[in-house]
Amino acid sequence: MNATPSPEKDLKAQLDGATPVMAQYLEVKAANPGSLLFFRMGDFYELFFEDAEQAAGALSLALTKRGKHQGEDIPMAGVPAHAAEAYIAKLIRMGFRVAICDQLEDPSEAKKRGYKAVVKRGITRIVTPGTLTEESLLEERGANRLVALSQRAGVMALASLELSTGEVECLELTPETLGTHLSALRPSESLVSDRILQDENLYALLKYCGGAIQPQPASLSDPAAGEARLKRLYGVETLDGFGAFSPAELSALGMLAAYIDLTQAGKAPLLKAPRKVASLAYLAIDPSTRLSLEIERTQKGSREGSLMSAIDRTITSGGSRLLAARLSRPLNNPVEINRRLDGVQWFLAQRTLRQEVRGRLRGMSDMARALSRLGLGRGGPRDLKVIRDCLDLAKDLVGLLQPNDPETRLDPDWPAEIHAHVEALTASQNVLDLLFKLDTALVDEPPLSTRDGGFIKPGYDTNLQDAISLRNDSRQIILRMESDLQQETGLPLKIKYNAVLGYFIELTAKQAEALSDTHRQRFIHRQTLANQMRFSTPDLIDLDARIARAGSDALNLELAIFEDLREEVRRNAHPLQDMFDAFCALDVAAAAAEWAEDLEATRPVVDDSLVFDAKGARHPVVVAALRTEGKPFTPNDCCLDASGQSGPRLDLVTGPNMAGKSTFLRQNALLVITAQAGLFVPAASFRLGVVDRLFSRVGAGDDLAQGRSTFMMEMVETAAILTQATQRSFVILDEIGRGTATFDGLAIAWACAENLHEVVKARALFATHYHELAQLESLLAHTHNISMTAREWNGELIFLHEAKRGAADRSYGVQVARLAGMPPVVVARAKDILERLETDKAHQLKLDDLPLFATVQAQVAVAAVQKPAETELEKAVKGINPDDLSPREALEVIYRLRGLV
Ligand SMILES: Nc1ncnc2c1ncn2[C@@H]1O[C@H](COP(=O)(O)OP(=O)(O)OP(=O)(O)O)[C@@H](O)[C@H]1O
Repeated sequence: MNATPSPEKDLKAQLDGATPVMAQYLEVKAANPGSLLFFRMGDFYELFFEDAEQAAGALSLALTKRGKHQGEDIPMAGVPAHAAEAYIAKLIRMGFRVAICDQLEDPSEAKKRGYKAVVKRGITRIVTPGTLTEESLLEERGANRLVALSQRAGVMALASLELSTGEVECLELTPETLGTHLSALRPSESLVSDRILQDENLYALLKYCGGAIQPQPASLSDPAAGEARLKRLYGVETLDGFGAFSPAELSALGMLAAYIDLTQAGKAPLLKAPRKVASLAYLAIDPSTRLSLEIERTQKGSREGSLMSAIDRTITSGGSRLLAARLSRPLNNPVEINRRLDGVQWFLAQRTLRQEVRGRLRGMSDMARALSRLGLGRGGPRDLKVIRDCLDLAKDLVGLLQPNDPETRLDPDWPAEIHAHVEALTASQNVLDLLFKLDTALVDEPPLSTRDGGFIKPGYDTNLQDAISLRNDSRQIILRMESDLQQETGLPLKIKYNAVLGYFIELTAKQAEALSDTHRQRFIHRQTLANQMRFSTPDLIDLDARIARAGSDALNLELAIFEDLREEVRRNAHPLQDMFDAFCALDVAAAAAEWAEDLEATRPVVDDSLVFDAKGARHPVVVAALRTEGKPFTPNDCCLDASGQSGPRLDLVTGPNMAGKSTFLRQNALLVITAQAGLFVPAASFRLGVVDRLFSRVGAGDDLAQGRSTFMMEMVETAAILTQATQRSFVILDEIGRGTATFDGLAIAWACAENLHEVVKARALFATHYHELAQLESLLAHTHNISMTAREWNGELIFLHEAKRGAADRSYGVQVARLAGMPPVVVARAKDILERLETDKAHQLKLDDLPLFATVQAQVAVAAVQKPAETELEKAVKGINPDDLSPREALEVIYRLRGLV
């Protein structure tokens, strides 16, 4: 195979005998390992050696050869530069990284340095999954995040950056909570120091929800160097203005900064100040719970059928991204949740205004992404138009939302949330100046790229006006010259243009023969083709030069004006980003109100209690699915109280197969997410004492760590719930213990239910087919039996889907098997066996054998055998990696440990 000479090999040896261009290629390639190198040559991006072979395979390109290197053919594949974006998108989706090496000067410049001089080339960007900015490469309604994970002195930190919108945040966490945060951010790419990747569990987790993993050398995670890089990235002398960051956070943020520097080839993107997030500010949802509740995606990975798709009525792509972010990371502070709810309620009450706002938002483009492209020097005139249109829209919305009467501005009904958004949309004088400039400078419908000009109104600048007039006049002159020459020669010659010859006179071979001697002397021969001959004249050469100058003068002037406008946009980046956030938040509030109206959803009462009291609640996704089939959904109540005062702490849910147990469990968990995301809920009423962690063990889970059986996974997840849940948590457990022998399963289910009730004390729903568990109601103080009802009528099983107080008597499994189309002979046989089992006492579970009355003792025993919780000191010591520490950090660690004793 013609492998690219590896960077490890001596570059000098590789360069031996290489042509100048190939030497340039090899140097760039050696400096950028790990990426496919797109090497610009004229109108194409070419790939060589192994890169060519890989790209040809991945993109179905023709694999050709270009000369020889050290005696062997050089494989080559190429894509036209104008179509490169589509090919790059495909490669990124396949998991490649692409380094773009562009020509940094015009070939004519190189020629001036000598016949053999090579055009200067350099990396202008490395395209990676987490650093995309182009519309065509980004998912419109999905976020695209890059994260960095670091561990310093026993503290772990996760930093995240969204280049296309400028969001940056970081937080400290523990290895146990990493999954919760990582799965909420769903990064496209993760930068992780080599050393952390050696931890198998962390590696498995990152592989599962970290996107493309980019191992980073330990040298890049040094906090002091990270701080210096951050200062450079933000162009500040000190980070104090952003807040105080721990060494672990600086290390993670510093890794992001280094990667941005590398991939953007030194260009500084427009980033918001890094936001320090408190790890406990959000409802914690671990990856398996997230997956089983199908919040942003279904278990199969599609958006359709998820909670997000059922709720999303947003108009703009930014609004949709914000809603997804809120559903992925619901809050747990009642004050903040209620603030969001105020906004929704306000819009719900103002139907006409809401429709008007939504109508206005319909025309809005993605300003954040346009801004980010302009910031990186990648944007075009159309991105400026997006900014202009959004500024116009902001003015419009402020007028619409602001109460007309200045007095009512203090109207208490105008929620703080809406007020803050209107403030952000109200342009400062600088922003108004920018809008004025964009309005006067930019044509109404500018092209995507600056390449051909035509995006600045000629009247904006007198020099531009002059150059354009000359260019346009010259075209007239060409036409005049053509007709003069036609008359003079009596031949229907044409004056044409191409990039190589410029303007030229074209005649057919026959016409050329008919030229008079005088004309033959005046016409300068330029080219002979099969049927045509091309000439020039001194006048035409002169005119050609003038036109070319006027054209390039006009283009250069337009480019200078574009740069000026771009710079002005850059200067106003922060208010523009705030404006964009306000657009998105308004879109979400109005869309949430729209959804609330559609679904007759109500405002949840969110407080600090330990209550969960839902009346007439519905499952938003199942409702939508049934609605398409024209079927109704049966609303249900669920009342729990972890304190045991106003309701049970634990509901044991029994009922036949297909009766709606899982739906009931999930619907209540989704109520928690929806309410804490600051949205109305599909229920007649709902009171919720905020939940700190949500746990769901429903159905077969995905094996994150691989190699574990379904039952093992179930046990691992259940163990995590029992050890991590607190009294403020909300737990749903579905059919724990079903994957093993009946007695083992029942015993495990029994013990788990007891532990949940007696030790964890969280609000919990526990669905089971072990009807024996119903006995627990009489043994545990705060447990109720709930059953999903069904009736047998004329031999038919009818599901009522009603959650009623009391235990179910039977499972109707055989009837359900019949409904599922099981062969009649098997159903009949199953019925027969069931009857025998039910009458055969020997096979029946003897309840007396179970330690029904040993519940309390059992709990004491459980508590005794439970491993004592790890102390803070133990946790801190375990997290220290001595190799990571500088002497100064080691001293800080000693002080910190001393403080924990
Ligand atoms: N409240 C409801 N109103 C109307 N239809 C419902 C309701 N709840 C569930 N269903 C319908 O019943 C079907 C089965 O529900 P679900 O899967 O929750 O039952 P289950 O009791 O968990 O079954 P199994 O024990 O077999 O797992 C759902 O797909 C849905 O179409």
